[in-house]
Amino acid sequence: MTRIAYLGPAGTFTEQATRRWAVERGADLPTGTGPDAQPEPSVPAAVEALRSGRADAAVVPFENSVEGSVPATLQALLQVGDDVRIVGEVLVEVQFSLLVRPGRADEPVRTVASHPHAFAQTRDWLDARLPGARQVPESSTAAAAQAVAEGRYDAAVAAPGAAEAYGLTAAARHIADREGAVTRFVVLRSGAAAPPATGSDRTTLVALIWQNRPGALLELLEQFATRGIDLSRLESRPTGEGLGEYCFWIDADAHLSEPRMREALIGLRRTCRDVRFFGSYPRADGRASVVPAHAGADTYAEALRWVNTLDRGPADAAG
Ligand SMILES: O=C(O)C(=O)Cc1ccccc1
Repeated sequence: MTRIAYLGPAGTFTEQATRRWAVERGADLPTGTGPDAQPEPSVPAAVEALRSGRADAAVVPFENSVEGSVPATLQALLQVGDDVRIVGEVLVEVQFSLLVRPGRADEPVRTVASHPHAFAQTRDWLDARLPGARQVPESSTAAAAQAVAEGRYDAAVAAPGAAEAYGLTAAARHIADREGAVTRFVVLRSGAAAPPATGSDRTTLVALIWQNRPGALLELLEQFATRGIDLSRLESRPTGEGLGEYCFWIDADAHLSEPRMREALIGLRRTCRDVRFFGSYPRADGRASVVPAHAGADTYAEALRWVNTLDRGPADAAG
């Protein structure tokens, strides 16, 4: 049985992602009776469950199409050892309801709890409809729903399904400021080799450039540009070492097994202060990677064959 740790408790969007992953990629998991989803109280706790061997995989929220990356996840990934890798991703379209205890749909709401990403995606609705309510951040939307059921807050912004899990009722549905927001979740494993290339792959990296070196960021980007690799995400985040110290999170649309990606990694390793490789894995949207003619594996192989002939004299090369 595959034990999958996820940001819980039951009823989070991460649980939806976990179940989707298990159903869609069931064949990739070791044989057994099915995934055993283990709710964890936080992202670091889910990563720790994986690291300590209590779980075989962990699913955590990574970024959202409206609010951007999930800082707790980036932080947890930076702190964990090199053996933890991203092996897959799942996209979930998130929808929010305002959940209250049964019979209280028309009562005034003084406190509303949720995950910070959920507040960010319902800000306009909350400002318009609950202007006086105090917003309390919780570790997840389902933790907020659970706290409402326990009487600690008046309302929670959570997934519609959390109502059932905690015996709550929806005072309002579809309260997101933008319909169709998508959250990307990543699946982590420990000590796993990268899944094979599919032609629709992503590689996630963190690069630390040398500070005060003019052109260092351009040099980083050139490693990808000259090798025909499209970047789908580039984000600078503080390293925590001091003001002005940043690292760059990169999603590159290529797989570690491709020569263009290997060469880009070699280039980064040569020119950056540090590089962390977080994994190559299939894209959830299945969009085919763009490979310009000059960057294909055949072109690299032909160029390598050619350069190897140059050591020999012209007569040798002819013969
Ligand atoms: O709190 C949850 O339910 C999560 O899974 C994290 C989250 C919060 C808001 C939007 C997407 C994911």
